[in-house]
Amino acid sequence: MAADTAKGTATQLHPDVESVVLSEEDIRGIVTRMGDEISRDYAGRNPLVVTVLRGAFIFTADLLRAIKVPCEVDFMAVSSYGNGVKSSGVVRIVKDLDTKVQGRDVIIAEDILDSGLTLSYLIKLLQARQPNSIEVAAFSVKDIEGKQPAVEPRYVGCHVPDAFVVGYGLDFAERYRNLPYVGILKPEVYS
Ligand SMILES: O=P(O)(O)OC[C@H]1O[C@H](OP(=O)(O)OP(=O)(O)O)[C@H](O)[C@@H]1O
Ligand SMILES: Nc1nc2[nH]cnc2c(=O)[nH]1
Repeated sequence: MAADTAKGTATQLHPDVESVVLSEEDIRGIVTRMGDEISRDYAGRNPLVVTVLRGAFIFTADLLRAIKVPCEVDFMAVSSYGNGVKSSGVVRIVKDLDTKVQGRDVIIAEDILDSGLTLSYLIKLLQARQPNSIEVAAFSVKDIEGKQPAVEPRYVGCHVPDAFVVGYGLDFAERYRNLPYVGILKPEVYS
């Protein structure tokens, strides 16, 4: 089965993937729109895009190319999920930023907002460094029935179902980040 049959760009589906949630074409449209929104809002402000490694590295690479105003990028690595599919409840800084945040217009680029634990933690941490502003650009937000996310991103790429998704930077046990689409794994992969 192909993950993206539009415009003849068929990608062979990984054998561990049960279904595709976002095709490559969906992703291109989402990121282009987010880049346009950010370019409009940040004209003349040179925002610092803070990438949350590792998951957001692919999204950030695409988003930066979709932002048409001057901007900078820096990287932070935090970990909340270890190697599993459930938040451990503990967010660990694995790598801090090299860039000074004070007085900057910060945009945190995240691949997925699920419990919001990672972002809430990061926003508090960066707020303490006295930026001029902090906004969040979340490529995807998980729709969880009866649950409001702890953080409201200024820029939302799309909503994904309440299932563990992989691809486009998102992993399961460090695998599948390289899938060019977002999908759901077959249940047997977890056993
Ligand atoms: O909203 P939350 O419930 O906090 O979940 C979102 C975070 O979980 C994943 O990171 P993970 O800790 O798995 O690390 P990774 O980015 O290195 O894959 C994902 O990349 C987000 O950063
Ligand atoms: N890979 C992956 N990481 C997550 N972190 C929080 N939710 C998810 C998810 O659905 N997939």
